Amino acid sequence: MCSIDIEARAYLYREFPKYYVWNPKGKTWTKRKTRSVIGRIAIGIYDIPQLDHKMLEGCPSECREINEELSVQIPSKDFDAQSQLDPEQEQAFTKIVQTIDTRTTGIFFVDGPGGTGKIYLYRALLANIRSKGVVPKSTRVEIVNASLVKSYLRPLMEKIQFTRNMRERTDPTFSEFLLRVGYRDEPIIRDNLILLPKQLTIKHCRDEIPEESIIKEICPNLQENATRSTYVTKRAILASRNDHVDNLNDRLISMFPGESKTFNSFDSAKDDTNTITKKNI
Ligand SMILES: Nc1ncnc2c1ncn2[C@@H]1O[C@H](COP(=O)(O)OP(=O)(O)OP(=O)(O)O)[C@@H](O)[C@H]1O
Repeated sequence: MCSIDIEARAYLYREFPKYYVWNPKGKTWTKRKTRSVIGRIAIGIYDIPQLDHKMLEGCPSECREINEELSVQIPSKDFDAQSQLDPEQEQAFTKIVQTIDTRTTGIFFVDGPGGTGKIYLYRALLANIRSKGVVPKSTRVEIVNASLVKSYLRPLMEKIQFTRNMRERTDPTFSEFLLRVGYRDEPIIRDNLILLPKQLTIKHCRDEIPEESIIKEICPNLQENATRSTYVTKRAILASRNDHVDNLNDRLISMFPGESKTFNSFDSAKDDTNTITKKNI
């Protein structure tokens, strides 16, 4: 591709799918068209098309993104969410839906600390848009990029600020803590670190390895439950660095019962073990 298109030389291997789409029929890469973006905190609307089912017939590979969107099952509670929005969410919802209905262009940046209902709004929007037979076209890469504060689209975005913590109804102490962290009001103890409340921490004995204490707490009785899919899918341990993730993975996998098998991949991704991602931990 680099020999045909000079622009392609500027992109790293991992960035490539963001700018080019693989066409399996012709076995070629073609430039990705600029699409509308519906992301977690950034929502862009550019002339979203009505879904034409004829487009899907006989061209499954070209319509991969549409098929992917259609395969997302919208739970009925997301359709109900629209009637349960709080005033801030409702204002944002109305503004975004109006932009879609009037087929005008807009980019919205929905901002607010953890628990203020951004995802809830996104789900309500997606359910509403899908019920109108509109396919919001966006790739995972676009969604992630749209979430980046440094996006080149940032100056064009209309900012919608959420302030009310929707989690507080069930756990006010935790949600107040999250809001303080979100607004940077939680005191720093040293080196830009905050002190986590005791309830959020996991105790471990001096003679225990910290990772094992975490695994024990998050995955109790792993041996007996390892074959139960709901036990496995309902648990996650997040870590800020890839080397911590690798360490936890190795320990956890070694604790699973049964014989281990190695499947070799035909390609490899460059692992940056020192990067601390900006994603909330
Ligand atoms: N209008 C609402 N009515 C009832 N529950 C709501 C409403 N809005 C949000 N919630 C609930 O509040 C909780 C937090 O909402 P949500 O996950 O959307 O917040 P968020 O801003 O995306 O948080 P985070 O940034 O931490 O992911 C969820 O349990 C959600 O179901």
